[in-house]
Amino acid sequence: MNKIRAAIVGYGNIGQYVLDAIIASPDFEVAGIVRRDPSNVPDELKKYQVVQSIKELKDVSVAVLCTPTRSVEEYAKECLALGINTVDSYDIHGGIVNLRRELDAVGKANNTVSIISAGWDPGTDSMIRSMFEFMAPKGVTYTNFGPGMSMGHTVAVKAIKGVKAALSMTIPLGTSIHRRMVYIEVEEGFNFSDVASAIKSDDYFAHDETHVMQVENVDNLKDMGHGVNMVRKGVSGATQNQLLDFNMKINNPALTAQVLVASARATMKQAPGAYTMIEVPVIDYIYGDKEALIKKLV
Ligand SMILES: NC(=O)C1=CN([C@@H]2O[C@H](COP(=O)(O)OP(=O)(O)OC[C@H]3O[C@@H](n4cnc5c(N)ncnc54)[C@H](OP(=O)(O)O)[C@@H]3O)[C@@H](O)[C@H]2O)C=CC1
Ligand SMILES: N[C@@H](CCCC(=O)C(=O)O)C(=O)O
Repeated sequence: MNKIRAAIVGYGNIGQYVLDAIIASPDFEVAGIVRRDPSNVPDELKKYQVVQSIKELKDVSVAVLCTPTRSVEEYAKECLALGINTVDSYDIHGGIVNLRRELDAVGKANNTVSIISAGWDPGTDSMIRSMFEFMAPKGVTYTNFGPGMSMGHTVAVKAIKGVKAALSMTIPLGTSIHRRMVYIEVEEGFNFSDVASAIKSDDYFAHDETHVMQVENVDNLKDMGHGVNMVRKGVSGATQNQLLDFNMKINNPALTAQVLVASARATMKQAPGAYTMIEVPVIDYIYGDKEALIKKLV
């Protein structure tokens, strides 16, 4: 069997768990790791090629983008233009349609495939919300996160000037409303209240109740557990009060990484262009023989 050669682009939280997920997948092999500083090679990467540019790696089938969401578009366009498929977990919900459009054009021009926003939310939650929608077409779905650490919000805080370390916790208030509890270490020479205002005005936070707290040591607070409860109360046909409920409690980067690798597999089976997870046949994410999977799962 020819293995799918995957490159990991960005070796932060998600990148590290993507390495585990690739190693655990029988149909994948590691093509290499792309880092801003390729001399930063922890022990577990010593047996792989660690490079600064994906151009230095040979025969890459798919790049698993584990960079900050705000850098996804740039990295994805570079890879797609080089003939390399991409997956990412871009999580700015309001930007997804535009990112899909942008990458679709580059993918089609270069015969490559991109699956975007492939984490758990957006990602697998989006697939479940979609199923809820056709199971009970009339009604309301509430998505309630956490409590838990949002990687996307934490990354957005870390990018703000004056922030030395950060943790953004998502607290569910019910009916899809959340409070953001942000813990930061402040760089010397920066004023806490200026930094806190910059965080609150970032688009990741501007629409929610947000509290920023200065702490001595963010690492002492960090727990990468998270979760979601999604409920839909709706109508099937003419029948009301259909109650659909989905729950999970997870290690955030481990689940995100596993979904990225499953999506990387699915890129190998699509026509050129960009897709969100809900547009791809579910079976394409799963390793194994198609008929055996149908026998087992249907
Ligand atoms: N859709 C979903 O369900 C989910 C989405 N996510 C998304 O995953 C993204 C990554 O999260 P996480 O792994 O925790 O983030 P980290 O900050 O831990 O890792 C990001 C890595 O990207 C690389 N990188 C490349 N460009 C930059 C840059 N300009 N600034 C900083 N780092 C850069 C770095 O790796 P190196 O040093 O090797 O270059 C860095 O370690 C989040 O932004 C979030 O949006 C996360 C969880 C769920
Ligand atoms: N995109 C999230 C995963 C979904 C949870 C979430 O959106 C939140 O905690 O606000 C993340 O980056 O961790």
